[in-house]
Amino acid sequence: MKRREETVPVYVLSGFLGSGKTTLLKRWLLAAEADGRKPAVVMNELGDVNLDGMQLGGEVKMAEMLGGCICCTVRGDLGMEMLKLLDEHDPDVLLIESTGAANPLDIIDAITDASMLTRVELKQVVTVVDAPHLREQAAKSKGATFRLMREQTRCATVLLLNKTDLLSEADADELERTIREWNGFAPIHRTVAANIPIAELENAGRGRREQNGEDASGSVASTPSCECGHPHEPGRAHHTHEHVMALTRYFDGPIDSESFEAMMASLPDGVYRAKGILSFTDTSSRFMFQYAYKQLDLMKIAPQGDVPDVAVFIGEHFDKTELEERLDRL
Ligand SMILES: Nc1nc2c(ncn2[C@@H]2O[C@H](COP(=O)(O)OP(=O)(O)OP(=O)(O)O)[C@@H](O)[C@H]2O)c(=O)[nH]1
Repeated sequence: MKRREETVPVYVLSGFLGSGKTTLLKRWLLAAEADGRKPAVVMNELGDVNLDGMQLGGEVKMAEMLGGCICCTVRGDLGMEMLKLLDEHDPDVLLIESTGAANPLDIIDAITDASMLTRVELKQVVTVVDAPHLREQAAKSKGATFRLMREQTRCATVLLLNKTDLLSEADADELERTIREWNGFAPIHRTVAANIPIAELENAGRGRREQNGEDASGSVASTPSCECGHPHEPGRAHHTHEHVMALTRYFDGPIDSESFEAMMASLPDGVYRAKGILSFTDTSSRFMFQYAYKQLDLMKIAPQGDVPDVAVFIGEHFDKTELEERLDRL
């Protein structure tokens, strides 16, 4: 589809931990494939295993950046990983899913680096908002998680107000008004399971840019897209999520499902995201579990290849030793 000399459109999927980025990514991949475009993906996980990547299937061309956050510890690698994907796979579209702890501005910075200009063009920063979680954080209006969520919202060129199934219409209206104060221009779409026609995301803001007499193909780099006022000084950039920590735990064999569910129901407050692949003593199937903002989902899966039983816990200021002891008891 693409001529060699054309730049590859890049879309950044941002949003707090567990907000629905991978759910959206899966839809985006299906949409791209349905209209004959070859996608490539950069995935970044705080833990040491790419559990989200396993959900995408083996066909998708993917670069994995594990064990750190794309916007700090592994930031320098992002440009390199993008170039490698472009050279090896010549994709028509590049999707970057950042960790939920990332500040999108740092990622925008890497993508719009001078060395990337002839190769890629940043088209949209899509921020997926966990609506009930942001509502709770906005009510408190303080703390590192609140500030990061607000920053992710401010930097978006298009916003998904996701998980609206867990919110009343009146609460969603109120949240939308709050978000409007932070970001006055990004279209806001209310979604459940990030269900939205992908074209609406890819073309978001086009009408506005055309009205303003700007280039209708519109790249983020050429629009006044971010109000964070983040000074890109060395040493200042990553304070927003230094508090976020991840614990990766491998299991030697099956565990008791009831004890596991009881443990998940009483996780310390500081753990706001967990995911993993487990075997249980009472069934021969393996399960992927997802825990986001106090909600636990278990799905039967049959992972390809040799995938160990593993769980990753992400949060802030939680007692790692205590959690490890609880895991030992399983
Ligand atoms: N109730 C509800 N659950 C949702 C919705 N969208 C996604 N989920 C669930 O939320 C959990 C997290 O979704 P993901 O798509 O993995 O979130 P993520 O943003 O990729 O998570 P990280 O990569 O860990 O930051 C999963 O269990 C999803 O099934 C929604 O609209 N409503």
